[in-house]
Amino acid sequence: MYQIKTFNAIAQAGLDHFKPNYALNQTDNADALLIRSVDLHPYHFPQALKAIVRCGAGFNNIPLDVATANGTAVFNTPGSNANAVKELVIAMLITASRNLFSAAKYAAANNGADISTRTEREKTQFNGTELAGKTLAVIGVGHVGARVAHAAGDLGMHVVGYDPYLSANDAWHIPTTTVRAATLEDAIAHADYVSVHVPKNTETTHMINAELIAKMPQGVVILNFARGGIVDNHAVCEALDAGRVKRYMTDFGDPEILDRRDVLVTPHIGGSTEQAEANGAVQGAETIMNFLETGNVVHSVNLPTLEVPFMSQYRLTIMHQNIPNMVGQIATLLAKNDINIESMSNAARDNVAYSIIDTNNLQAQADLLHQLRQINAVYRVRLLTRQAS
Ligand SMILES: NC(=O)c1ccc[n+]([C@@H]2O[C@H](COP(=O)([O-])OP(=O)(O)OC[C@H]3O[C@@H](n4cnc5c(N)ncnc54)[C@H](O)[C@@H]3O)[C@@H](O)[C@H]2O)c1
Ligand SMILES: O=C(O)[C@H](O)COP(=O)(O)O
Repeated sequence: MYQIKTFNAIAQAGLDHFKPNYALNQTDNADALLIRSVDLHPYHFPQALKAIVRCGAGFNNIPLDVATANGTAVFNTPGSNANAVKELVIAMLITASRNLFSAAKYAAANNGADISTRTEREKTQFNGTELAGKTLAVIGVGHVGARVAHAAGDLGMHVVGYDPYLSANDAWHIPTTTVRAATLEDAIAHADYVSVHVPKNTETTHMINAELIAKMPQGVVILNFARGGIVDNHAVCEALDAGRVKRYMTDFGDPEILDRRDVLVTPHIGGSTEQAEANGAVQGAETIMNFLETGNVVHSVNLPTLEVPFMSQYRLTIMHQNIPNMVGQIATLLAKNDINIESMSNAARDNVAYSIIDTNNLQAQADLLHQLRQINAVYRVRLLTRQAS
């Protein structure tokens, strides 16, 4: 029986997706965690913990170095909530351009007897602009950014994209009409709207700062539905006060931006739709079962992708540091134990590597596993037995 522990509201569709040999929330000493935005930095990683799956995109709530040192693979569910975020971003573009928030507040407060006369006299204060013909800079053109680029293009906007790390696969999903900017400065230079869709990390923290805002056109609208801290709130407030920025729309509230007429804050609801939550939870359950049962690694954020058909009777998976002679030491040890390797695959990502070794003869298992674990720089060794299909 595999033990799974969940944090946050995980959609029932995902919980129901687990096979009968998976037990949910019966122990803290779980094989895998299924989570959303819970902050795992203070979390004690039990030795038994082999995998963490973040249902959703952002994984800045997980200390990857601690997970790796514990031999824990971390995954996310790319794209599972991208459509939900796209729809919210488009809603916010329109809300900003048509002054919807202040207009609705006005209408709610305007309850006198002469309501229609006053409305017709005063409504000009809510005159807006149309999005068609305006320029949107999309910073980060991954799962969310590409969808935003498509939808904005469909609304008649000119879209400029900036993403120096775009994967070849993701590049297929960007509309051909999106203009590729070589630098962040080029992307925002003529933008009426700037929308960020990058992960939060040391490079992207405060990537929208006072210096960059000063290079944006007067009256720009900034949207941040990626993470708090990617936009420097103090810089935005100063630019709003100076009239350089017209509005700031964000999913991430902080005291300094609340209660401003020119800022609209939503409570981190970008991925909070019925469909996105179900997508993420089902994809998350699939990811856990695939990794625990086959050792194959797909959509990990701390391990290299490695997928090998599980054809032999046994499989050893070894997570280790990416340093010379690891594969050599492992193969030598297997040979010394008289084990014939049917197939051996290895892949590396930054300073972490992962090996999958398939064999049909595995005698003296306990002793062999002990010896493999004694190799310096090995994080985790697992022995899997192929299950009848
Ligand atoms: N508000 C929400 O509820 C919500 C929901 C989903 C995602 N998000 C956030 O949005 C982010 C993007 O989500 P996604 O699904 O599109 O992820 P993604 O990984 O598919 O796309 C992120 C893109 O950003 C690019 N990138 C990374 N660093 C960059 C940099 N310095 N400059 C420009 N581009 C850079 C990457 O190459 C990638 O293409 C997530 O990391 C998460 O933080 C928020
Ligand atoms: O990164 C994400 O996927 C979003 O921020 C959604 O977070 P949530 O699952 O906590 O709503």
